[in-house]
Amino acid sequence: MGLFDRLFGGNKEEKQVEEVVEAVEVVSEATSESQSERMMASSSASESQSETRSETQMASQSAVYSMTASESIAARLSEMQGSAKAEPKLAEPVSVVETPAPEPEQTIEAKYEASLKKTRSSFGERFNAFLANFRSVDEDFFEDLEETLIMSDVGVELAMAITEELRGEARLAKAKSQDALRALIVEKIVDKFDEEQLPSELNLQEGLSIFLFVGVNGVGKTTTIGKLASRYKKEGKKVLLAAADTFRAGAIDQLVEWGNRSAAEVVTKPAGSDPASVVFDAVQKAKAEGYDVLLVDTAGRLQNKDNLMKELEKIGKIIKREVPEAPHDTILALDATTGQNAIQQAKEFSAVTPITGIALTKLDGSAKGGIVLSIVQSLKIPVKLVGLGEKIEDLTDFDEEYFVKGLFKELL
Ligand SMILES: Nc1nc2c(ncn2[C@@H]2O[C@H](COP(=O)(O)OP(=O)(O)OP(=O)(O)O)[C@@H](O)[C@H]2O)c(=O)[nH]1
Repeated sequence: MGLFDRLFGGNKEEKQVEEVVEAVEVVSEATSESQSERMMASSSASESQSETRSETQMASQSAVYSMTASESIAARLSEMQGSAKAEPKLAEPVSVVETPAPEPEQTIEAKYEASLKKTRSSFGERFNAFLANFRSVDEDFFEDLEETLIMSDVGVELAMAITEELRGEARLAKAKSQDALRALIVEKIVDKFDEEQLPSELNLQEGLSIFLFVGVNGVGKTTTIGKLASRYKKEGKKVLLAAADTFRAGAIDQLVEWGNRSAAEVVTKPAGSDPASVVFDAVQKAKAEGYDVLLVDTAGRLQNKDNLMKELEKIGKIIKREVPEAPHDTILALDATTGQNAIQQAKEFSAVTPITGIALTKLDGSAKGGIVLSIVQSLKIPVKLVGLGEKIEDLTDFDEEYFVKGLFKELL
């Protein structure tokens, strides 16, 4: 079963009928309960002379919690059909003073959902605007669809591929409603995304694993290394960090700070030192002292590509000389808020050094999360890590299902 069917599958009409039946059952139970509650309330009111509240007051309060069965079913149906015409009229709620409960820890799925809120609503708004203009499935329709997809940061190549495949989709021509069209388009996007079976986990080894991190300044490279170090430390691993971004003293200090926060050791040399010599020392230490994981931070000056290429080549050679199958992953950190600019960076870095995975940072603040689709489909590079906030625990492995659900659930 494909990803779309797994997440959103099933016959929609059947599901709606089931939901209505459920609604009838729930409401009839609730109605009989609230009727008996009301009967008890009114009998106790007439029994007790000292009762200060009048029966009218009580009736209006109980109306807050009860609505008739037909009103409730109409409300459920109107929710499903997106129509507001059958809204039940409720009385003003009674104010209740509540002590705030301690915030429960968010699940990863909930974090994805919250982080993708901006992306989801910008996607939704664009799609609804596009479908509002719908007259027929003709050439204008496909042109508008392609434009909508490009504007949603899906990327030009993927937008063209999706539109092209939908041109040959017979179900599209038969679709009668905006909802049916929307579902078919989303299904196609998810299917395209699901086509690429790329490894989404870091290539962790039994012995020493060496992960090299590259990316331009400010994208969240050092933060990602710090968060990952903390994760591995919590798992009981011996973790070493190498501050090979010797271009800026601030970058070294920042990695040392993350080392302190995650209780991981850091190999440093003064700013201006040869980055490859920091890496050499770090690999030696990792091997000699039995470390499990070595995370290497590098400088990412794209404006000087030749130097960057030479620097990364030299670092790569030194790592390989000591551990031939390493680096086990070269992770490019990309800032999700920069949209298509991130795709450009991925292309430029790929030309400098082979990238085996992406760490997509700041997804929590981005309205451009659609670039994940573009990275995976157009560049064929797996997203392996996702930054969902600034806190040390806000880093997760990329989860395709949570991502797709977080992106499209309100559209279907
Ligand atoms: N909201 C949010 N902020 C993040 C995330 N990851 C990193 N940041 C923030 O992004 C800013 C830059 O992060 P750094 O880790 O310093 O970026 P860098 O790529 O190492 O930059 P240099 O050290 O200058 O090379 C910091 O303020 C981080 O707190 C994330 O997933 N979500």
